[in-house]
Amino acid sequence: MAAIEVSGLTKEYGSVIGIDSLTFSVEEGEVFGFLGPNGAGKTTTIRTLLGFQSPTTGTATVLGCDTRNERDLRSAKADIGYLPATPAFDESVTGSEILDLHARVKGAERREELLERFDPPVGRPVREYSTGNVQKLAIVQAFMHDPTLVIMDEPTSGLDPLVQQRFNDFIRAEQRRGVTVFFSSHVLSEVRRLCDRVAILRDGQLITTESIEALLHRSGKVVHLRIIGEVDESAFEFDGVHDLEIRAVSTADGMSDSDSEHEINGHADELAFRSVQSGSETEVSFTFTGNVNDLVDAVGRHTLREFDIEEAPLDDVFMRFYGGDDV
Ligand SMILES: Nc1ncnc2c1ncn2[C@@H]1O[C@H](COP(=O)(O)OP(=O)(O)OP(=O)(O)O)[C@@H](O)[C@H]1O
Repeated sequence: MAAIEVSGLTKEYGSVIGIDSLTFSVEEGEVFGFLGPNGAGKTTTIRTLLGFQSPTTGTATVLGCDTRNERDLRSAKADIGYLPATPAFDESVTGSEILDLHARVKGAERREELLERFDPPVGRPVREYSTGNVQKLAIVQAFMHDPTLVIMDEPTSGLDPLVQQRFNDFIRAEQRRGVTVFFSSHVLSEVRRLCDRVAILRDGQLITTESIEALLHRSGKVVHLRIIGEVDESAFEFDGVHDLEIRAVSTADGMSDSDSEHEINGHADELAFRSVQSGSETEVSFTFTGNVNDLVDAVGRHTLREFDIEEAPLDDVFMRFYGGDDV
């Protein structure tokens, strides 16, 4: 049985289509990313999966229960954890009181362990919490009854990088324990670090569902090189290179070309001296989706000052592979 099964799921808000005929499934034990830009329909999907709103058409099951069947869904929720996009706790009570209430409804087997790990200031009223502390409290709440399925809407928003790292380690450990995790994000790098598979959503429609390896292969890497000497454009015209940009830089000590022009006008002698010192360099940048050995070969034929390789930003991924406009 799939942990989540969605078929033709559509939600309309009057004339606005929140999600349009989504079909996908999440297998037990999978960490599944739901990736899309603002307004893509991530929250609409999650709220429909949890029965907070009914679909206009289509069906969804979570842990085998039809989300339209209130009673079944209520019993399934004993095994489901939920982390909303903006946790709305009663601000007048303390974190401890919020967790006590949740414990009475769902249980709290893992409360102490999670408090140790994420450490929200539970003795204080929530109104005094920072955004990150609210998020930490919400994480403890989502996991403390030891759910088998956890659904999270942009779980790391508001967390600082260290806590994000702690959260990522935690999710990996949960996966090893067999927990199924479904989470939305608009950050490709976050999804990449955690997920087995990813669904990409845009304007309410599912663009693709694929393994993270396939997605990364399709989305490519952004490569920046600073090469000593001049570069022949043809050296970087091979399969998998897109948006190639080559720019000569004839400066030293971080001076830009426009700085150089200024120097030419003002201090010609000094510039000549600097040019002799520095020689010419070339900046090359492109997005790469090809065979990594071809890239290594091409780069290896040059003498490098700098070499950076990073993930393509999500909006580039949409532009290049899914025919989107900007996000
Ligand atoms: N209650 C509502 N009434 C009317 N339109 C809505 C409602 N909720 C969502 N929408 C619309 O449905 C579409 C999807 O919104 P949704 O909040 O699900 O996107 P999202 O991917 O979660 O975006 P974000 O990353 O900004 O949270 C948007 O066009 C949004 O304006």
